[in-house]
Amino acid sequence: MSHYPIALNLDNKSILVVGGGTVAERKVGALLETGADITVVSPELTPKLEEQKDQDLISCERKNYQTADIEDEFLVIGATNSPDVNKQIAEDAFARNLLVNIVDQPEISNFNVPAVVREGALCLSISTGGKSPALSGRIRRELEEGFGVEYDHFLELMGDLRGKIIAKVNKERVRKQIFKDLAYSKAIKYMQEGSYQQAIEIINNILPSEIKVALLDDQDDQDDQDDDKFKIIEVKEANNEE
Ligand SMILES: C[C@@]1(CC(=O)O)C2=NC(=C\c3[nH]c(c(CCC(=O)O)c3CC(=O)O)Cc3[nH]c(c(CC(=O)O)c3CCC(=O)O)/C=C3\N/C(=C\2)[C@@H](CCC(=O)O)[C@]3(C)CC(=O)O)/[C@H]1CCC(=O)O
Ligand SMILES: NC(=O)c1ccc[n+]([C@@H]2O[C@H](COP(=O)([O-])OP(=O)(O)OC[C@H]3O[C@@H](n4cnc5c(N)ncnc54)[C@H](O)[C@@H]3O)[C@@H](O)[C@H]2O)c1
Repeated sequence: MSHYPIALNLDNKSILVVGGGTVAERKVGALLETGADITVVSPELTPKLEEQKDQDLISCERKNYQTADIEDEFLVIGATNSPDVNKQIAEDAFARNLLVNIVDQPEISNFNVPAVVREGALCLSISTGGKSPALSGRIRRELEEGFGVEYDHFLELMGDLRGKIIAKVNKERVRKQIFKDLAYSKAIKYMQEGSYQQAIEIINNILPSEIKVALLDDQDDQDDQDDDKFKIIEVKEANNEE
């Protein structure tokens, strides 16, 4: 039996983290990026969790866990240092069909948390099926070296191009080839070397003639909060110009 990896959308979902120690702090840190509504139940909190509570980033209840705390949650993390309390949390969660991660007993959890490499929209997750979290961490660090900001830039462009290519290129077989050619091209390699202009040439050679990409210059970008590197130019075909 192996686990089924998924990427959850937790925006506005109610999440309960039981325990306020170093492991709870790490889980909360990752959850804060998801837009989840996080409540921590614990008699004690680390200084960081305390600070996040003061900034209203999380809600906290300073008390020992009780079964009633779990009602109406979408996902629960049992991160106390008491195996018995953690086991009770798992039982309560299973009785309510909730997603539950117990940090000291993977065998009674219905999901584990992987190590994650994130670069913009790119998300790589690493799991060892609970056999060696330290190895997951090591592999994360190794992968991080190879996936820099150019992946973010490339993916932002691909996301912007995708709908335009689907709209312009009717034949599915041709579209599929364009998407593959872009993904397998040397564009990212040139971007890694800082040669964005060369990357553009490669991309433009693959794109249909009506769609072209150019580098965004400072004037284009003045109010732009995100760091898009490219702009897309839709070229009218010669016979449509008049
Ligand atoms: C990936 C990561 C994500 C995260 O938590 O954010 C994560 N643990 C991380 C770090 C880490 N955890 C531990 C060490 C000390 C070295 C070591 O033990 O290896 C280190 C290393 C460090 O601290 O650097 C101790 C530990 N971990 C677990 C137990 C209980 C047990 O094994 O029974 C014990 C106590 C064992 C004991 O009693 O000694 C259990 C789990 N830890 C998992 C995830 C799940 C399986 C993931 C997988 O399949 O690989 C699973 C099953 C449950 C869960 O938590 O979901 C994060 C890496 C973040 C990063 O670097 O990117
Ligand atoms: N999964 C992982 O990645 C991982 C990593 C390291 C350790 N662990 C295991 O996770 C557990 C927690 O580790 P830690 O370093 O965060 O421990 P910790 O001692 O720093 O924190 C434990 C927290 O649980 C709270 N707590 C205790 N009883 C409680 C109760 N009845 N209700 C609510 N909160 C309660 C405490 O107040 C404290 O805030 C340990 O058992 C450890 O073996 C897991």
